[in-house]
Amino acid sequence: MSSTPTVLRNILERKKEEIAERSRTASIQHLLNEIKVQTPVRGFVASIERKLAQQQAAVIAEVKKASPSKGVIREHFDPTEIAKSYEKGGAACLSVLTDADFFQGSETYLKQARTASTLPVIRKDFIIDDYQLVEARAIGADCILLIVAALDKQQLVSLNNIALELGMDVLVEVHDRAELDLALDLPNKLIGINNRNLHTFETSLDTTFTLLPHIDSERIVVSESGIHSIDDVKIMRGHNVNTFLVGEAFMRDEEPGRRLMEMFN
Ligand SMILES: O=P(O)(O)OC[C@@H](O)[C@@H](O)c1c[nH]c2ccccc12
Repeated sequence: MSSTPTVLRNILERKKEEIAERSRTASIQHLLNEIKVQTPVRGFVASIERKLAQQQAAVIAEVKKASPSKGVIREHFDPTEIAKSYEKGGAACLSVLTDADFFQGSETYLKQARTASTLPVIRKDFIIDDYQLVEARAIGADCILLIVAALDKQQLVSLNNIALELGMDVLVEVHDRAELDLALDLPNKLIGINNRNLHTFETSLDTTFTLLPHIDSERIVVSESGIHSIDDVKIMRGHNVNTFLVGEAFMRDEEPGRRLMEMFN
């Protein structure tokens, strides 16, 4: 990885410090004890597959207060209310940002959202260390995100294995062909194509269309980021992409679940 500063590299530098701070406050042993009393995992991939089997779009609906490129997206931010609205609107799964410094997220939001609904939840964060995986399951996460752009091959394989051993599903996220090739070496079912470049935060739906032909039909492709309109959804479904990760478009609506229903039904 070159060393020119980009948004992603800044986030990862800070993330290392954050993990060091956290592991001084709560030991892995402490987190492992919390896992013992945590409720069982809810099948994240299974919930997506159920929607797809009914010819419906499978929507991973994101609980997102702010982002580095957009600033605060939602002023009135109540994860409990949002999670309930998403479930009512027909979401397959929830995604909760837990990064505090760049996305104003928190572990508490994940716990609140998961308690308020019956849906499986992905911990959306920049995962670079085993510690975060144990922490993810301890707070209730059913799935974790692995961003290929943030990891080398060894880290990717090792974090993936540990997450699976902890019983969680994994969404492997890519943005270009080289990252996709690394992802396809894993046996995972879920491949996320992030339409947003995490170095520059530029977004283009063409990212999905460019990478799609290189992915075998056994996989479930999740188109992530920048999906805002009914037309965006139509174009995606026209390419046989039926699984989506959407944040901002829902978060800007007073009732996020109603917006979900409008866009996807
Ligand atoms: O708000 P949007 O444009 O609908 O995007 C949601 C989600 O895809 C985005 O939050 C995201 C995708 N991958 C990430 C990795 C880290 C942080 C955030 C993300």
